[in-house]
Amino acid sequence: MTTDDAARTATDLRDIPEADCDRALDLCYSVFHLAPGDRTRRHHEELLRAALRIGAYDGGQLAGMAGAHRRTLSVPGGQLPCAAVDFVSVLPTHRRRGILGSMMEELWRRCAADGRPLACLWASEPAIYGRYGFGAATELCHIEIDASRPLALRLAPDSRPLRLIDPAEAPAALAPRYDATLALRAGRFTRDESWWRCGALDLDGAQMDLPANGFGAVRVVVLGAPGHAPGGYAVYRTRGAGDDRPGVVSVGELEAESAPAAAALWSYLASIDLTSTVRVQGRPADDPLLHLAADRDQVRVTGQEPNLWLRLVDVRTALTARSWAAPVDLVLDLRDTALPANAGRFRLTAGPGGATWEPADEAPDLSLDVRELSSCYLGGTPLRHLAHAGLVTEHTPGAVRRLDAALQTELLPFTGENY
Ligand SMILES: CC(=O)SCCNC(=O)CCNC(=O)[C@H](O)C(C)(C)COP(=O)(O)OP(=O)(O)OC[C@H]1O[C@@H](n2cnc3c(N)ncnc32)[C@H](O)[C@@H]1OP(=O)(O)O
Repeated sequence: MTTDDAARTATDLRDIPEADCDRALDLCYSVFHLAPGDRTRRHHEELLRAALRIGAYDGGQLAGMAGAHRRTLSVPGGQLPCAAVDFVSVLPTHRRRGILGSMMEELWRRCAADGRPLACLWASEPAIYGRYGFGAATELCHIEIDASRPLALRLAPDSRPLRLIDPAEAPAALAPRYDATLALRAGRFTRDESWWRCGALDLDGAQMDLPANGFGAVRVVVLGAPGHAPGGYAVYRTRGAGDDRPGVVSVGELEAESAPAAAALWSYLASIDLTSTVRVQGRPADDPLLHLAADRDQVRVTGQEPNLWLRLVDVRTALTARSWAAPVDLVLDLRDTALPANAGRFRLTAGPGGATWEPADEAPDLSLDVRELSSCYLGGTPLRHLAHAGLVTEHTPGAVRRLDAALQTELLPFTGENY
């Protein structure tokens, strides 16, 4: 055995028991260079206790860890259980010995045991996860509205009243509207009360612990009279103007049942006194606001980036569970070095009635890696873009176009949340 091999086998993978969750968070905070306050720590502790936890132990020392939240992801035409990978940390003294690689192998076993055909993550460094079969599957864009003047829109806003509600009541009030988006956009997570409380609404104030925040408490505005299902809502915080900075409205989430409902909410956010900028960190790249705006200089996309990275862990289950926009019948030669059960030649027969994925002997129409299939799975990454980049090989002319047409969704997938 070489010295390298010895180092690689020095750690032992096992469950992180509840009693080690404190240690695990210390490891995480040390590698991410964080010093969070008590509220954030309590929030992370709650998340970690509920997560699937893989520890890499070097003797008694916790040298590495990975967690995965047990979540459900919307996919075209349905929902699937997904392992949402988080807390990935390896001590600086143990890095580059293959610990992350071995934790990922363990993760695939846990996904199979837990019935999770998908895994996903938000990448701190995008260069790391492609090697494990993750592909960027949803994008988000940052939007900034110049609110120093009334927001000019091309249609009349919904005229129903807007009202601020107590954020503590928001999970029950907003859930039906949010849940309705799951069928419209792939890439979104179902939420229980705890995800609403800690994530979207930050009711315990954990995100307020973050340094240099300066924003006030979370506010929730809904469209529509009390006693009626909201036609839309926005979750936001405000920060007053300082000597050298404008007053800002920072929007966490906005959902609306129609374009006029969205217009009413955006107009409201852009009209809050003593603020002159509306910032949104995460909107779908096909956000109707970009078309509604009468003046695109007033509503600017200030950035666009990959959001959710997805990995098809069980390709057959994933492909046969989603809906398909057009009929397709192709043989795919799929590479998957980490999960050989997925690899090989398969015939994909899919259409509006469903899909099958069966081993095939025929010559392939397309060759690709599971990373590329994972990227395209939710309908957000056109396969033809990956083919143009030389990452998908087309053996039969037209095969890329046919698979692209079948994968397409009406709206782009969107995730937004990042926890
Ligand atoms: C979903 C999330 O939680 S994202 C957060 C990821 N965590 C962090 O960034 C925290 C700080 N960093 C760390 O804790 C560690 O360095 C980790 C987790 C990124 C990597 O752990 P290691 O045990 O060192 O990784 P390991 O030795 O298994 O390397 C796996 C492969 O990834 C590569 N790799 C590791 N880190 C990086 C990086 N930052 N950028 C590019 N490649 C990387 C290695 O070179 C190796 O490549 P190879 O298979 O071609 O040889």
